[in-house]
Amino acid sequence: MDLKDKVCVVTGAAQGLGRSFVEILLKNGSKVALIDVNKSLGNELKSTLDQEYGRDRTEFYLADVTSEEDFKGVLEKIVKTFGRIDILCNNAGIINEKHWEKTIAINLGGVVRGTYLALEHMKKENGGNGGVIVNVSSMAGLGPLPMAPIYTATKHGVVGFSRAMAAVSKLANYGVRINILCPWFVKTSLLSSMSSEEHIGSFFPLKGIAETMMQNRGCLEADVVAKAFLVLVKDESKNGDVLMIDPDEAVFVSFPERAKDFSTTPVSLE
Ligand SMILES: NC(=O)c1ccc[n+]([C@@H]2O[C@H](COP(=O)([O-])OP(=O)(O)OC[C@H]3O[C@@H](n4cnc5c(N)ncnc54)[C@H](O)[C@@H]3O)[C@@H](O)[C@H]2O)c1
Ligand SMILES: CCCCC/C=C\C=C\[C@H](O)C/C=C\C/C=C\CCCC(=O)O
Repeated sequence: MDLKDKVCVVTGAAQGLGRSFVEILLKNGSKVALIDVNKSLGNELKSTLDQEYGRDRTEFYLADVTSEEDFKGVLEKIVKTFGRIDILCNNAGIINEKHWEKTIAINLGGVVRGTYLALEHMKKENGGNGGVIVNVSSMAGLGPLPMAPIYTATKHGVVGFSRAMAAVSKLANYGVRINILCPWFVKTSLLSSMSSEEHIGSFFPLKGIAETMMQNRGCLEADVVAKAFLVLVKDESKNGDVLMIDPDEAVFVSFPERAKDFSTTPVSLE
């Protein structure tokens, strides 16, 4: 997929991984609509990007991915301004085990909402041009992060939802590929947010587990994850694919075609 002049939307774009995705898309010639709840960081980033890439290449939109009204409204504004949507990255996410309903609403609800709303603009049967959606999960979408069961649940949810939607898109000929990114720990503000007791809830004593995991295996830089993101965007053979990135390598995860084909152990029900 050639990214020149493509219209991209990134949620949680004001910092961290979202910012890296915005920058790699701009470097490849795309226009990018940045969505975030953090107004000051969003405006600050927009000014920085204006200087490097020119004012017409980006727009910042203040919106909360948990609000149907906000999200629907900004996608309509984006289509009015840029003419269409070719690429969406549902990246906005938090880790907050104490306020777990909020974590589910942003990490899973925001991904579901973004995917459904953007498909209305992107799918070919509605006059869209097709394109690609990348949903940001985590390695916690594939295995448990012990001190964060809710975060783990949301990220597993993102994997399951996105794989199912990729199958729907293929069967219904939407012309939209839907892929999933599963990074290991990345150096962003998300990691420091977990240090606050407010975010950890009753799992505070287990905080050391994540620190040990990072001491043992390291921590990714956001620009490395952005390169993996670009693979999922550009490779037109990828739909419903899960790309896992850890400090040693980036690998596509193989799932059996059917649940019945998982490696299994028979159980006697006698
Ligand atoms: N940092 C890691 O170790 C890591 C690893 C794997 C996956 N991830 C995932 O990557 C994504 C980005 O995380 P990050 O590490 O860059 O975090 P970050 O905290 O640096 O950035 C997240 C951004 O999302 C925005 N945001 C939060 N709630 C929002 C909402 N309701 N609506 C709109 N925007 C909202 C924040 O304002 C912030 O700018 C998340 O989904 C996270 O779960 C992070
Ligand atoms: C100092 C506190 C750090 C708290 C970490 C906070 C958030 C991190 C979120 C990342 O998405 C986690 C990424 C990778 C680790 C997740 C699961 C491990 C799976 C282990 C395995 O099965 O190999």
